[in-house]
Amino acid sequence: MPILTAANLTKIYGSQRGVQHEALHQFHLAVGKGEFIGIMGPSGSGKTTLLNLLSTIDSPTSGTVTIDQTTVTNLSRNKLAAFRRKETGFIFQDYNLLETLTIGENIMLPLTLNKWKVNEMKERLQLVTEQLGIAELVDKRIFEVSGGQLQRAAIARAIIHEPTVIYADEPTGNLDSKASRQVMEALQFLHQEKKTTTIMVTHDPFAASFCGRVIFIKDGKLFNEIHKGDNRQRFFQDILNVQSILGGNTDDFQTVRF
Ligand SMILES: Nc1ncnc2c1ncn2[C@@H]1O[C@H](COP(=O)(O)OP(=O)(O)OP(=O)(O)O)[C@@H](O)[C@H]1O
Repeated sequence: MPILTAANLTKIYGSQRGVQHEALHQFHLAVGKGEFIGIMGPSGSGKTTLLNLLSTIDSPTSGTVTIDQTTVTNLSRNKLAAFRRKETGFIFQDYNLLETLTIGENIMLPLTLNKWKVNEMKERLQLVTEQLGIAELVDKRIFEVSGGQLQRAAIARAIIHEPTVIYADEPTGNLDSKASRQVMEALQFLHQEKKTTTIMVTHDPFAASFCGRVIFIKDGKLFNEIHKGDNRQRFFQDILNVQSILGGNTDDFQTVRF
């Protein structure tokens, strides 16, 4: 049974009186528990719109999103906020870490918001930072560490409360190739060892090659989907092939880094 189901998702931006734009058209998606799924497509195809709807950040014009048997599109504002705090984790391109806090305090934020006890927070902090190879950074400020380390801290923050689903929007968008690899290996580790369910939007075929399945969107509709199998390099080539059929901005095609 899927952990997340999107049914008939349509998103129309714009006011009743102004110009309207249909960014997503009757979209269906079922994500299995523990799946690591990538969302790709040309600029403006509706990737972030889809991620925002799947993650409860935004609500659809019509259609439903169900996460672990809760139809989130039916929840009141307060219940939705509580659901989001407990059941979702987010990783953004620009990390979204707070400058006034240490790395450790940033990572513990979801536990603070969920009112955990201090000693339990510290135990969990140690566990996740060790898993992600950033345990020695917890007392540092965010301007003292590298982009790759910041993104691994953001991943730690996303997983520390063991949410049902993690959503990542271009997590390697600001990183060089070495840091991108480390971040994707961290996400892969969580997927393989912790069975974390992750949904990631990316332009980067290298990042996408770490996923188990990649769906491609064009003009707000599903264009294609491909599965990894047991060879990441072949999957990377498959991703490039679909991208070349799909078209889009040349910016969307990045250098091969194998
Ligand atoms: N808040 C909004 N109001 C109006 N139109 C919007 C809004 N957000 C997105 N759009 C439009 O909806 C379409 C899909 O946008 P979306 O950001 O989902 O695409 P994307 O595939 O994530 O693009 P990119 O790869 O460039 O980030 C685009 O045409 C965009 O201009």
